[in-house]
Amino acid sequence: MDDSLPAVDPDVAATAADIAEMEIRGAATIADAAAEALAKQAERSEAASPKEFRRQLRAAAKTLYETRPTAVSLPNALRYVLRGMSGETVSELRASTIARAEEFQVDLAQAQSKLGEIGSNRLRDGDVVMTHCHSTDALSCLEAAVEDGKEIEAIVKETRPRKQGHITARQLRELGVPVTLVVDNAARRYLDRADHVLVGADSIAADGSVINKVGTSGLAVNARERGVPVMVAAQTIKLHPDTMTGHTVEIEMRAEREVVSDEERADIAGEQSDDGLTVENPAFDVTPPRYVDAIVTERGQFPPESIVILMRELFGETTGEPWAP
Ligand SMILES: O=P(O)(O)OC[C@H]1O[C@H](OP(=O)(O)O)[C@H](O)[C@@H]1O
Repeated sequence: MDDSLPAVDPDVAATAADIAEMEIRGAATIADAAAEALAKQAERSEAASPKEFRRQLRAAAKTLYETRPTAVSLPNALRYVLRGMSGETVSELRASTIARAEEFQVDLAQAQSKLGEIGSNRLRDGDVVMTHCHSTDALSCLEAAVEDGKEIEAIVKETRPRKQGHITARQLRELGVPVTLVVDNAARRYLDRADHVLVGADSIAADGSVINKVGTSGLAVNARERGVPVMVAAQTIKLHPDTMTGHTVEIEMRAEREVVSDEERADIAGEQSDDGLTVENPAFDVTPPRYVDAIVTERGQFPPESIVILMRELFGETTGEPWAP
């Protein structure tokens, strides 16, 4: 990767900023926006040569890649689109990149609805489902169950610090699902009423570990203790190919202001200097495979320990940065 990459299209820069600020969020939505941004870069390119065009697309991919580190759907999307960039002229390169990005977006939407149908088969009429954070893959399972005529109830965890459970609660109410919204600390008590825990994923590692919004692992351990099955809804774009070769998944640390305001921080510090006060805000955690009952993908449902077989089939030995040849 050379250091002197060209400037990116303003829309690509805006998409990258929105992903970093979580205006665009959720692993699948991020992947969709990244593919769209690459298509835009291709469409607007005024490159004088194929070499220059490729450099512009690499720059756009790098800008998008550097926004958030944990959801592998982002590099997987970039890699997929860049690998479809082919041709001898700028106009051929442009057309192939745009077509590939569109194909990616169509496949992504289809995969989510297929996954939803498969996941909904695990849900029975009258079931109560506990959710954590907001996942479009998890919602797809609930939507399919409702469309099948099943009466589903939801216990929705608030999901501090950003309260993304509120988005889930709103969307479930739009589907007509009765919702009980609880603070995260109440989850164990309400597991007694739940038939399933249903969460999404930002990345799935080769050993079947699930990397998802912080709080997932504690919920899964409690669910196991209470005998409530844990179902993870994750399209195959969430499979992290680098983990097949021993790489670990970076956990994003976000700003402390998401946890405490400046005022609250000053209040805690009181008369003391605040040198000794540390606020940490990891966005994700890792749930070991033994606490997960099923990973539901558009290719079927898998016990977590066998997900590596699907990962190898879909990604081969792919590793490294998305723009690597
Ligand atoms: O792809 P879908 O299922 O929509 O979301 C998957 C996961 O992405 C989200 O991360 P964030 O809100 O971007 O930090 C949540 O952790 C959610 O479970």
